Amino acid sequence: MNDIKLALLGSQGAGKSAVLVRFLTRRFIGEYASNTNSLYHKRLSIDGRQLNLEVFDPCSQGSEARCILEEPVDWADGFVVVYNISDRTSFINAKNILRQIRETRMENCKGEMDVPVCLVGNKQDLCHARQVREDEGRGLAQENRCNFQEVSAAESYQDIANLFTQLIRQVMEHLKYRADKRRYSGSKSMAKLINNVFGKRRKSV
Ligand SMILES: Nc1nc2c(ncn2[C@@H]2O[C@H](COP(=O)(O)OP(=O)(O)OP(=O)(O)O)[C@@H](O)[C@H]2O)c(=O)[nH]1
Repeated sequence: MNDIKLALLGSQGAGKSAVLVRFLTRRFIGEYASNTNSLYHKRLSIDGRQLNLEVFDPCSQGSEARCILEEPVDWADGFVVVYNISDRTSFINAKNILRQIRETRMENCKGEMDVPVCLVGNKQDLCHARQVREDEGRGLAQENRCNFQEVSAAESYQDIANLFTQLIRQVMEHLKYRADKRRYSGSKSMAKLINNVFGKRRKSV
């Protein structure tokens, strides 16, 4: 059974909990407690593989709150960064969060493949009050080499299900890549060790 850990990040009121609960339960629930960190668990099957999904939904992150970000950034295998398309400030905050994920990951996992991230523009149903164009969201995602999807947690399940499924597939690939890399460098250093110990003797035989 694979364990997959995701973290949801974004401004207060962007709809993080609504997006997540929509994915987990298919339902839209209007109001959520916003002053607590929540950890959600779900067992699911993707491409015939059983998964233990854990999703961390922390208290909201302001653009200055780097310390709140560090914990999930170290813990998670993948991220969903949510902004509200009718709130430009939340988009600017999402931009900062993407930068912080990149920087923290670069410090911690030098040279590793990018961690899977999906940028989500929520509240698409409020397009009459739109402050962030769809191509701006797409452009930001391209700059950060991550997925992008506009959704409405209030109105639709399918887009949200698709984005989580795609992200989880990428996380599984990423974890496999890391495990293979570790195994390869492990066997390389084992070969080096064996060579150091027996190499000379072997040569003289
Ligand atoms: N119109 C509309 N409202 C939404 C949508 N998603 C969430 N909301 C509303 O936006 C408000 C904030 O949603 P939350 O899911 O609590 O947002 P959050 O990002 O988790 O907020 P914090 O917990 O404060 O960080 C609530 O009143 C939701 O009902 C959406 O897709 N469309």
